Amino acid sequence: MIESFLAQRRWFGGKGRTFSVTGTRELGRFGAAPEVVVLLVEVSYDGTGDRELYQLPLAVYDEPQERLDHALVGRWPIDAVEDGAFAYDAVHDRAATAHYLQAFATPPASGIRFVRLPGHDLDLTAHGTPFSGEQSNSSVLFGEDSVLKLFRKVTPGENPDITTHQVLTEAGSTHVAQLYGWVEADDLHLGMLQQFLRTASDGWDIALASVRDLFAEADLHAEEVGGDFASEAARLGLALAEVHEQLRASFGVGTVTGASLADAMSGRLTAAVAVVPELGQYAERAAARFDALASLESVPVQRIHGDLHLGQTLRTVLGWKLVDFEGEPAKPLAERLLPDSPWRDVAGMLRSFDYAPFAVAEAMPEDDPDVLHQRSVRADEWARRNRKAFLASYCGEAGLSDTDRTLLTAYVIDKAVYECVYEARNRPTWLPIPLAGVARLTAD
Ligand SMILES: Nc1ncnc2c1ncn2[C@@H]1O[C@H](COP(=O)(O)OP(=O)(O)O)[C@@H](O)[C@H]1O
Ligand SMILES: O=P(O)(O)O[C@H]1O[C@H](CO)[C@@H](O[C@H]2O[C@H](CO)[C@@H](O)[C@H](O)[C@H]2O)[C@H](O)[C@H]1O
Repeated sequence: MIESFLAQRRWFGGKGRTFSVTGTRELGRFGAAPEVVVLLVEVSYDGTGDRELYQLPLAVYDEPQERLDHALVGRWPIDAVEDGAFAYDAVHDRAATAHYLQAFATPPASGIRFVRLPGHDLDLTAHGTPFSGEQSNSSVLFGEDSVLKLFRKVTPGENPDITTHQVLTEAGSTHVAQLYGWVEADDLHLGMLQQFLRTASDGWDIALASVRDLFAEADLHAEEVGGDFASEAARLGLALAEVHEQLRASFGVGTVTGASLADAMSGRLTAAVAVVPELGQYAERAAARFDALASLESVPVQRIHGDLHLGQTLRTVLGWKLVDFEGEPAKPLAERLLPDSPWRDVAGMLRSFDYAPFAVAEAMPEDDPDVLHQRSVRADEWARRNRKAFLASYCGEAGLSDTDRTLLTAYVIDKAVYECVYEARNRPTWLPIPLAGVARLTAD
């Protein structure tokens, strides 16, 4: 029963693999009519020994609720066959999400703890609406006041999305949505409540619109077109520099050897070649870039975003905000919590500027070789211009030292290699984007 429900959810990471539910545990319950029951579900992947934990908040009703048919998980208790109550995914039920909001104001006596930070009067009258965009977790918007993100795949221990937002909120950062509180049970972080950014537009969407404007004006250069993105790219660079500075001040700085970073990158490259054999032709030249990194004795590391790209940035009337500090979802939590070089985040953004023109071109099929040539020149120009604006602004007056350049080059290659595997598995028609990136980055 739960298996078929999971298999159809966008947020379930085990789609396409053979799995079964090997355990369920009730973490706590609160509210009435419906009662919200928070279930922890253990998923095991056949023949691999891999196991994952998923959070399933349920709205439990005595009678079937037709309006929630699409969110039916099954009968409750879960092993009741015919005479049990009815359990629905709580995220989709306005009455259940109202219990969540109320619980932040009046914490219930329950295994589920609701922690609230001072400084914001919650609008307790706001209705909960499930977020309809693409995401790996499940968010509920409470009017124009707050957003509750419930984590789906959970791991015991600290969730960096909460702890990083907490530190940045307390430091007064203007580049994140303020953290209002979080939900936890045992040693699990289950969700977080944040400021709703009412005037936000997705950075990826704005970048695509800018490229479309450029392609529509074949004779003009990027800087001559109305939708030029370079000043936004520069503001993003400054925002990231400020966030990194605040994270350094709050979490501190450590050091690691360049050799340890280079080893990890080489290992990831070897694993990636096994998935994307076309990468093999660039392996030797990529290794030379990693060797340069290995020669650095000491590399500063700190808390970073960990998975930064244009889709993790929001432009509001008050400037750029960064969202989703959870790190790369595929990495184990322990790895995501390790301090890393801030150049990883810079590299993620630089790669995103390469992606945008290709994504637009892919959505505008064209046979005329002249138009195609013109577009490819413009695409290159757009990416180059925005990479340059972002980087110049991130580095500020200090500019880019030789050591910075060595680090950045290695991190950008590492990210493009990661993207090759990501695209091969998720969007094979987009594989040429990161492959072209690896080719360019490793060219002499
Ligand atoms: N505080 C916020 N206010 C408004 N929209 C937000 C906020 N935080 C995130 N979003 C939107 O929700 C999307 C998903 O959020 P994100 O934190 O990336 O979720 P996930 O971890 O599930 O991928 C973002 O791409 C952004 O468009
Ligand atoms: O946002 P997620 O944490 O789920 O990140 C994963 O998916 C991203 C795609 O949605 C992927 O990003 C890649 O594609 C983006 C365009 O869709 C592009 O802007 C990024 O630069 C590129 O890396 C990300 O790598 C992956 O981890």
